[in-house]
Parts: sequence; C-alpha cells; structure tokens
Amino acid sequence: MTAFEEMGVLPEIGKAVEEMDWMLPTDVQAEAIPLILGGGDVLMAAETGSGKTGAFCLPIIQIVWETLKDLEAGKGSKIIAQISPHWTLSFFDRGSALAVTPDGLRCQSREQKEWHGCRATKGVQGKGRYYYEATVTDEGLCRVGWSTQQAQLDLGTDRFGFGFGGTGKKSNNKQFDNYGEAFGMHDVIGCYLDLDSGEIKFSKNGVDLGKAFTIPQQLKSSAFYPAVVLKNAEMSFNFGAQPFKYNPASSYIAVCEASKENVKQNDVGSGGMSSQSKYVRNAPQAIIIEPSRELAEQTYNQILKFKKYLENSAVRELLVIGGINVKDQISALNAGVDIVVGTPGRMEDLISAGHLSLTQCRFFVLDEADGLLKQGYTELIDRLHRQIPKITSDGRRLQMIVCSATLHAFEVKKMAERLMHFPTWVDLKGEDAVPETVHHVVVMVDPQKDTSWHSLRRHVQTDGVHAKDNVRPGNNTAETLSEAVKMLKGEYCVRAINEHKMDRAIIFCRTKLDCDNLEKYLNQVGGGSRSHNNTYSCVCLHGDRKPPERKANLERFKKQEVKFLICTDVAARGLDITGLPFMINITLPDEKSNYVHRIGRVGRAERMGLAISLVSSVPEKVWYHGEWCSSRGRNCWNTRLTDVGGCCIWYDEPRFLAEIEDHLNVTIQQVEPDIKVPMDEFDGKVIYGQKRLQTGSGYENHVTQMAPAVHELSQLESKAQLLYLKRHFGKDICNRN
Ligand SMILES: Nc1ncnc2c1ncn2[C@@H]1O[C@H](COP(=O)(O)OP(=O)(O)OP(=O)(O)O)[C@@H](O)[C@H]1O
Repeated sequence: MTAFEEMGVLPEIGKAVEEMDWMLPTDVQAEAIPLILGGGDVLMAAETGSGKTGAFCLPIIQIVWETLKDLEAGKGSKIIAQISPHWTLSFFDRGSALAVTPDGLRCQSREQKEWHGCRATKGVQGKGRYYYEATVTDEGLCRVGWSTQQAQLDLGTDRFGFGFGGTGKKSNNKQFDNYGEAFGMHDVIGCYLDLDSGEIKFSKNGVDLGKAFTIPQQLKSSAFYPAVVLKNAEMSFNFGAQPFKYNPASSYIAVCEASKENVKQNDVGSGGMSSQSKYVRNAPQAIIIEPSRELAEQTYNQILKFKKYLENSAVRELLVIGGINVKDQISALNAGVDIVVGTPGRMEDLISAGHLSLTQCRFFVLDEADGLLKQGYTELIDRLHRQIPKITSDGRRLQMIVCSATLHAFEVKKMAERLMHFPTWVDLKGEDAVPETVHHVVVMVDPQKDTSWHSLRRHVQTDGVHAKDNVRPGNNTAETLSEAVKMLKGEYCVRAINEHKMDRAIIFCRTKLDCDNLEKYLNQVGGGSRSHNNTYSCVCLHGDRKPPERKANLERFKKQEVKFLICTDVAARGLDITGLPFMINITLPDEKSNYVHRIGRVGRAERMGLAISLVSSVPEKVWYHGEWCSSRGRNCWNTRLTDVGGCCIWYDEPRFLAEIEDHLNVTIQQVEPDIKVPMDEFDGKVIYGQKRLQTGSGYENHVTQMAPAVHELSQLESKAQLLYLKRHFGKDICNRN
C-alpha cells in the first residue's frame, strides 16, 4: 500500500502518483487530502513548490470518479438510503438544477431562467387533514403546495398540481389567480390538504389565507405529495418531525403523522434517477480557476497524469483558456466533461453563453486565489459562486478550495467569510514564508559607487524613459543615475549568469518592454539568437506575445533548448519547472507577495535554488501606463509623471526591499557587486537545482557541536541532585558520598 493510499487515496491514483516518484505526501498534501475527501471547504496556505496542486487535484479526481461510477451503476448518493424511511424531499423526483440537502429538508435552485421542482418522498391519500410548513430561506421565486405523481415538477402548470407562489398567486393548470398575499424571505407558508372535504388552502406566518382550491372529483382518490418549484431560490421544509413554527388548526395533523394506510411512497427513485434529474453533459463536477494560461495548462497536465490508471479513464477533463479554438471547447463540453480547468475570462464567456453549465458543480477551486483577487476578479468569482448550487445534485454540499503561497491577504479572508462554509485552514508555516530550499540574496546596484557605466561600449537598450533628458556621465542628476541603473542592471545580470555558471534561469523584469530589451541584449552578447553556441540563449514570456508563442517558448525552456526564460509577473505564480536552479530579479516587484512567488520558481520539490535580486540604490524612473494611457503603453512617449497626467513614476526599490523584509520578517542577505554568494552563509555546500546532498545522518557533526553543552548540562544536573540531597538528608549523606 502506498503512503497516499493510507490517506484514503484510491490505489489506481496511488499507482499513478508513485510512478511520478511521489513516494510520500508533502505536508500540505497530508493535511489537505483527507479534509477534501471528507467533504470540507479548505484554505491551503503553503509555501511555493510544496505540492498544493496535487493536494487539491488528487481528492477531486477521486470523488469525481466515484460519483461517475455510482451514476453508471444507477446508484444515487449513499446518504439517501439512510434517510429514506422519513418524510423528506425526494433526491430522485426533482429537476436537474434543484439540489436537496443530505437531510432532505432543504432545497435550492440557482438556475435563473428555468423553474426546477421537487416532490416529497411520501404522499397522502384516502382521507384525513394534513399540514406541513415551508420557509423561504433565500431570495428568489418559489411556489409550494401539493401535487399528484402525474403532475409535472413545475408545480401548478398542469391540472395535477396546486401551488401558491411568492407573488401572491395560486396556480393550477397554468391558471394563475390572485390569492392571499405575496411572500418572501423568512416567511413561513403553511400548506393544508383536507382530503375529507377535498380542499387545499395555505397560511402565511400563521394567518389563514382561506380556501385556494377544490380538488376535482377525478383526483379525489389520488395520492397528494408536498411539492415545490423554485427559480434561483431556496426553501426549507418541516413535515412535522420538528415542532411547527405555527401550529395548524386542531383538525389538521402533521403530514408525517398520517396513518400507514393513508401514506403512499413516491415511486420515482426506487429504480434510479428520474428523467429530469439525469446527468447533464456540459455540467462538470469541478471548476478549477487559475490566474494564467500556463498555470491552467500545467494543472490540466497533472490531472492527466493522476487519472492515468483510473478504469477507462472515465474522468473527462477540459482546458478552457484563451488561445484555444472556442469551437473545439464547445464541442468538447457538449460531448461531456467532468473537470474544467481554465482562466477566468474564457470560463465566464462559455458560462454566460450557456455552453458551460454550473448546475452539477461540487468543487469550486481558486488556485492562487490572492492573485486572482488582485487581478480584479472578485466580482466574477462572486458571480460564478452565486450560480453554483450550494447543495449538489446528489445531496452533497458544494466544496470550495482556495490556495496560494500567499493566502494571508485581507481580500482572501473577506472572500472566505463571504463564500465559504466552515473552512479549515491548512496553514503550516503561518504568514507567507520562503522555503528553506530557496537561498535568496540581493545585490545593490549603485551607479555612484560603480561608475563602470561611464565607459560601457555596449549595453542593454534601456526603456527610453530618459530619451529626452540630458543624461551623461559626470552629470549626477536623478535622471542620469536612473539611466545608469538601467544600463548597469543589464551588466549585473550577465555577471550573475557568468559568476554562477548559470545554464538555466528564469529572469523577471518589470515590464514587457524590459523583457524584450533584455532578450535582445542577451542574444547579442551570446552571439546572436540563431547561433548554436549562444551562451545566453533566451526566450520571452509576457502578455504581448501571442498564446502559441508563449506556449512554444515555455516548452523550449522546459526542454532546455534555451537557457533563459525572461518574463513579467505573468509567470510569477505556480510555474513548475523541474529542478530549476536559478532565478534573477532585474527589478523587485512592487507587490511584496509577488517576491515570494517569483523566488518560489526555484527551490521546488526539495531541490535547492538560488534567487538573486538586483536592487537599485537610487530612484529609477520607469514606465507606468494606467487606464489613462490611451495606447496602454504601445508607442507611448509621455514621460511626464503620473501625477501630472503622464505615464512614468519614480520606482523606489530600497523601499520595496524594506517592505518585503518586513513582510517576511527576515533580513535578506546582501552580496557584493561581484555577485559571489558565500556558501557558508547558508548551510554548507549545495548544488543548485539538485536535492540537498545526503551526507549520512549528519549526526557526527551534530555530536561534536553539542558536546560542550551536554557536558555543562550534566554538571548542572549533578549540582542540582546534590542540593536536593542536602536539603532532605542533611550534611551526612552528602559527606558519605
Ligand atoms: N508528494 C510529492 N512527492 C514528490 N514531489 C512532489 C510531491 N508533490 C508535489 N511534488 C512536486 O513538487 C513540485 C511543486 O508542486 P506544485 O507545483 O504543486 O507546488 P505548489 O505548492 O502549487 O507551488 P506554487 O505555490 O509555486 O504554485 C512539482 O514538481 C510536483 O511534481
């Protein structure tokens, strides 16, 4: 049995995971997998590269697969069998978008355009006077009442159903007439059925609204079932097992107290699901939202690996991102899909056009949740969440899973309060932490001390911010020093590469233009982009590159066809490049959590990594194109500052460095401009990109180090014992010793 199986993971999934060389679950996996398998909402805050993707994908695949197997075998939820002897809403005799809680006493539909209904598991016939209560528990449209088994679930639209709706209308056979008064949130509707006189009536909050219907002669011998129909609404039911909020008139009894000979079982469901609650093809069980295309694709690929040994590979997954033909995605959705992984924009397009349905969704996953919220997707997430039924079609509760290495953001906590139910935090290190496998250092770039920029014959093309300024060596204006920093950073980048003999590194720049300029420069110093011996071969990954190019560039870097990947923060989160040893920050991010994510591209899966950040000691003037910039930066030459209508700001890296240090509660080690990293500063010799060398147990060294302390401790112990003996037995015993 694999370690994963011991946590309850299916053997087929355990086998696939073992094949990936995952022998033991990581800490976050060990905590989160059982919680998700157990049905909980989980907030996962664990450091970069700690295996969060597996922690949510594995249990989701397992539950989705088990549900599919149950459906195939014609089984409903296991919960149903336990509660069927009682009066509840039926799990089977219901519309496809209507969900029922496991106790069968509350139902909900989030479908906005159609009505979805449900009947109770039992009805009454023959004689007697019966009563039950229905309470409105969420805003929306609802109708309650009684119907026979022949009636459609859309109560009141044929002659077999008798309903009372929230707008103050009674309805039977599509005849809607004014009755009583309107009702809404928190109102309790009493539903009366008098089989002796053949009458149906209702009450609102205990007030009798008078006769609503006379039961036609031809239906008198039929069984009548409590029935409800909802449009984006929720109601809870009391058939009499609990005390009623408003007791009925004395001649009426709770419907659940009807004598046996008057009770008729609802026969829909004994043989499986009703035609109305059958599986909907384009309604997946899991929706996983990722902040970037690359990350969505990566998660999708992991799912493919995990499900490899599941029988017939029954679980169908779909990648929903821009850059892929939407028609193909629509036809894949129509063919049937169980797990959808994608970016928010394309996901919402497909949902709002009706191609992707949320009615069967039971897992709503937000990977890199703080990133999604910071990108402005709060409303979209809330909107999608509103559309997902909170109680799933087989009676289970919607599970929401939220994760990131930097989850302790205010907006995440607010969202959790708003959308999640009793979530469990899996938070192994507290506030955002950097993995021990990541060595991170900063190099100050000081153009006043390092004047080598005066005489550079060749340098990286700068972003042009100072094109109209009088910048030249010897003129120590802020603009000149800023331009000097830009030139020096190109040099320091090459120096870092050379010093550490880097043949693989991810390099982060602040803007797309900076990436393009650095790409050109590295290719130039390396001997040209087409040269086979290009020592600085590189590619770019940023938002201005077309999706196929982004994908191809990432692939080339992963396959080690090129040495360097130059990117903006679009690649800061989640990207997993096996054994990546080095990372360079040309400029620090202004968002401190992004520092954690960027440096977390190295030091993953227990391999060591070195992250070097270049930090300018003086302010650097940089582009900042906001919404006010009509071209959003393209060919923009407005070098005035933003506060006077321009598109530039002064970037203060020492301040950002201080903020990052404060946030992480560490002082990041500074190294000299030669970028030599003294190994002893960390923990002995490491080879970046590889797992820490296992030099035995490490105890030999440990014993030598501990020896003086142990000796001192033993002396103290003997002193303490002597003192004790003196106190209790006087001098004699001590002298005898
Ligand atoms: N149990 C395990 N044993 C060995 N390797 C694992 C295990 N779980 C995950 N990994 C590997 O660890 C690496 C990082 O995993 P993953 O990408 O899920 O990290 P993450 O926590 O999501 O990081 P980030 O916060 O950067 O997104 C991957 O290469 C993955 O294959």
